[in-house]
Amino acid sequence: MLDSTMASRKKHSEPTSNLRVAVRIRPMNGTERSEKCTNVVKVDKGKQAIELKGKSFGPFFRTYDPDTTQEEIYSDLVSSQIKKVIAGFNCTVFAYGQTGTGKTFTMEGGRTDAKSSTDDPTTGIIPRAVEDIFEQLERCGCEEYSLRVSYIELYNEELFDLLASTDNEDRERLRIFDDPNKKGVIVSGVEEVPVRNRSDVFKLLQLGAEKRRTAATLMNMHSSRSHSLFMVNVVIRENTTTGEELVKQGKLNLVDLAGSENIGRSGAQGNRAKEAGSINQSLLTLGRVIRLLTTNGQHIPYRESKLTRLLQDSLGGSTITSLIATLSPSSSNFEESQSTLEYAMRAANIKNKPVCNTKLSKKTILKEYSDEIEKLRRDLRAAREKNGVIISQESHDEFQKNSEKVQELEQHLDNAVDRLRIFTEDQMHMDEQYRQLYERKGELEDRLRDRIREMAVKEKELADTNDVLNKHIEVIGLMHTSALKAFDQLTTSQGAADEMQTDLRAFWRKVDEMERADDRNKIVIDHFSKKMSDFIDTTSKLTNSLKADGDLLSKKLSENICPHVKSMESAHRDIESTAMDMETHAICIMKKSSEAEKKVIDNMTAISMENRIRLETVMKTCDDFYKSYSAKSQEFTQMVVDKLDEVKKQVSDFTEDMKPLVSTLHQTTCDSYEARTNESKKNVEHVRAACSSMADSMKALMLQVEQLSTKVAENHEKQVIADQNNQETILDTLNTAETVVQSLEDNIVETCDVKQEMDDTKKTLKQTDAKQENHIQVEKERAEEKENEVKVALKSFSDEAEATRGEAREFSNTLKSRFSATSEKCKVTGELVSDCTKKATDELSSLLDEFTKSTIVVTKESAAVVNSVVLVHVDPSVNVPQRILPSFPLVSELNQPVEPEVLLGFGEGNDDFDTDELATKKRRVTSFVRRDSLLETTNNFLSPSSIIKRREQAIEEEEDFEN
Ligand SMILES: Nc1ncnc2c1ncn2[C@@H]1O[C@H](COP(=O)(O)OP(=O)(O)OP(=O)(O)O)[C@@H](O)[C@H]1O
Repeated sequence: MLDSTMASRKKHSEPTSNLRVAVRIRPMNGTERSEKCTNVVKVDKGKQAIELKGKSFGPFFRTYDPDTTQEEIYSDLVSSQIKKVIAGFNCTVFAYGQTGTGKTFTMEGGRTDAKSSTDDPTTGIIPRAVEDIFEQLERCGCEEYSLRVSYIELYNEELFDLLASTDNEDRERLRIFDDPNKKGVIVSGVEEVPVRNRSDVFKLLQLGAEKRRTAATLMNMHSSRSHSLFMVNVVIRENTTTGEELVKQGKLNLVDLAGSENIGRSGAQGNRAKEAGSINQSLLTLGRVIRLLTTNGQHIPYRESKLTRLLQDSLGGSTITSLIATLSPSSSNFEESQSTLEYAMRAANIKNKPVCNTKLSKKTILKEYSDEIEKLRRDLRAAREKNGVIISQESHDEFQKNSEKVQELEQHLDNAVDRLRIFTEDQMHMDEQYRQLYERKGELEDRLRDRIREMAVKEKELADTNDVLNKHIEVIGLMHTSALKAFDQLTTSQGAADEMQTDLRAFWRKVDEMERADDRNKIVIDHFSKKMSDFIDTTSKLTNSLKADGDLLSKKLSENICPHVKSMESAHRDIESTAMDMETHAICIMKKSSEAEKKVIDNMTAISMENRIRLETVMKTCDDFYKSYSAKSQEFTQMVVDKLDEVKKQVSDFTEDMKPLVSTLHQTTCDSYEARTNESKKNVEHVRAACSSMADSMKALMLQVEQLSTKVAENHEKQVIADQNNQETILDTLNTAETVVQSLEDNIVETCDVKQEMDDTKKTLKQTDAKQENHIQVEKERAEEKENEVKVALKSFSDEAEATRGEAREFSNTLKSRFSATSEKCKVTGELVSDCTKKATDELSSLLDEFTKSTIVVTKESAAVVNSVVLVHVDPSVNVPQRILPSFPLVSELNQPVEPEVLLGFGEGNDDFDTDELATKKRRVTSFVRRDSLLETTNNFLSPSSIIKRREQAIEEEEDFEN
């Protein structure tokens, strides 16, 4: 809904004002430059006018040249309107101009993905305005508010919702109604999307921009083919002191019109041409409305196009409206630019009467909504009932009309319900904001209480500091007063000093005069000196006698002092002798200790030498023994090796000898055995054959068998004997072998004997080792003994050293006592000397008295002589003014500087204060003031060297104070 329900309740109006028309010229684009077009538009900033080929248009509210940035336009033209929206006004900003002159660029911005104006300087008015609304709401402390945005486009005289969730093709056409009760129009069914932050809005803006119909034409690559309207509805809730909740509503309409276009030049055909026709038609109606508004036309044809219906309240209504007319600077667009400027001039004459929407209580609004809904329901019921009645044929037209009315009422009702829903949602959102605020308020109150407590403590501290500061100020005031007084005194002193200086100069002149008088007097004095020389003679005589007396006295004194001096000398000698003794003793001790040391070293060296020799002997013996032992063992080993070689050789020879013998023996044995076996076999075969033949002739041949068996037995016996012989031979051979083995065994036994010998040698060696060990052990024991001896010697040496030290200590004690006795003597002598000196002084003083008396006598006499001398006298006071010197304040009378402890902020009764330090500081301050004032006053009368001397003295004094 463009014109809100609030419009009817407008109360606070502003004075009538003209539409704020601004003209913006875009830079030349690439095509224009390539076509070598010239720039025909000039901005006259002074007159806020535009010159087109020399013809001036204007003045306008603002004029912007091609260099003007988006930011400048926004802050100059739109920012102030955001304040008005938040205050409860409805505001409209719309861009009008030829196609491709920068309307979309001005309203939406460059085609980038930037999310905020800080990221991208080409960001247009719409995103900047939304950002600004949020910022200004936060800045003015609005905590309970609701923002809703709608985005619609008017394409070919049809309205579409750019934020609807449906696709481009299926998008539902929106309907516009005149609000039955109030002025303005209602766009039915448009989405009013709640936005809670900036990013929500940017997303919606992007969504809408994507859905908006654009196409490439010869004039613009992304030409908008529809008018677009971005609406931001701001609802703010305020709580009155009585606890009532008031709701205030403001609305911002941001309109980007499609560009007027010359169809021929833009190259639009088909759909594009239809679009261009529709665009131009709506822009013509807009132009007519504008013209009639400025010529006080009776009937304003708002209803002739949807665009003018939508902009009705912005043109000649209660909205604060700004129009930005965009121009191309190029000569090729001269006619279009002229037409735009004329259009803008006319629009600048439209008068609006801005009215602020009334703040209404939540209750009132709810009641209004429910009343409206109730009324609409009633109307709808009545209309439906009418439809339900059976009507005549004649009343058919009326029935048709009624049906349309029912439909319209239904739409109205839906709309009212929708608005109520939106209102309730807004209220809920604000309730939530309120709850968060309430919680935050609680937190803040707690923090505030803490802060108040802290503040109280801080205030107390501040008061204390203030007191201290006041005291300081008081002290500084006192100091200032006393400094002023001191300054006055110093000025007075300075005046007096100046006068004195004048006097001094006169005095010096007088001194010159006196010098001259002196010269004259000199002559007189010469005479006088002659006379005086006589007196001097007298005086010298007197002095001589005095000198003689003095000599006598000094002689006496020296006589008196002499014995004491002698005694002192003897004491001195004593000390010297003691010192000598000490030295001798020390030398003696040194000698003794060095002797003892030497002795010990010698002892140690002797012992170690002896030990070394012994050990060397032992080592040598061992070495010899081991050498002989190794030679013997080598020899023995060699012998064993030789023996073994021999045995090996014998064994191998024997083996070699035995080999053929054994093999022969073996062969023979084997052969005889074989032969025997063969023979036995043969015999057995024979026997078998005989037995078999005998079996046939058993009995007959029994004898023969017996003979044969006897023969066989005999043969067998012979054979056995032969076998036995053979065996005996073998046995002999074996015996021989045995003998050889025996001899071998003997050899081995012999070898074993060698082994035995070796074992014996080992044993001997072991024994020798044991002996050696014993020997070493003995040597060790002896070395230990020697060591003990050395230890004993060392002990005796240390005892001796201890004794020597004791002696030295004793000696030093004796010396100490001798020293103290001598010093006592010296003291006594000193006292005696001082007595003598005193006596001598007394005598001398009496002598001096005498001398003085005689001098007085002589002086008197000389005075008498002097009196006889008449000198020229010059009165120094003549010509020197007899001035009464002003009385300079004494140091004690001088203005005392403020007490340092007061200055430092330490009052009475402050126990922490260090009184010594205070006194020092006080003294220092006082002394500085006094010294400086006195020095300044008296320096005028002193010579530079005296001034320096006095300064040095003062510095010393100061240092003394500090110490
Ligand atoms: N002030 C400017 N500075 C730089 N470029 C600009 C400016 N104004 C317009 N342009 C550029 O000119 C081209 C056309 O601008 P734009 O699309 O905003 O024109 P339009 O008036 O909206 O056109 P249409 O009516 O066809 O939609 C764009 O590429 C845009 O970036």
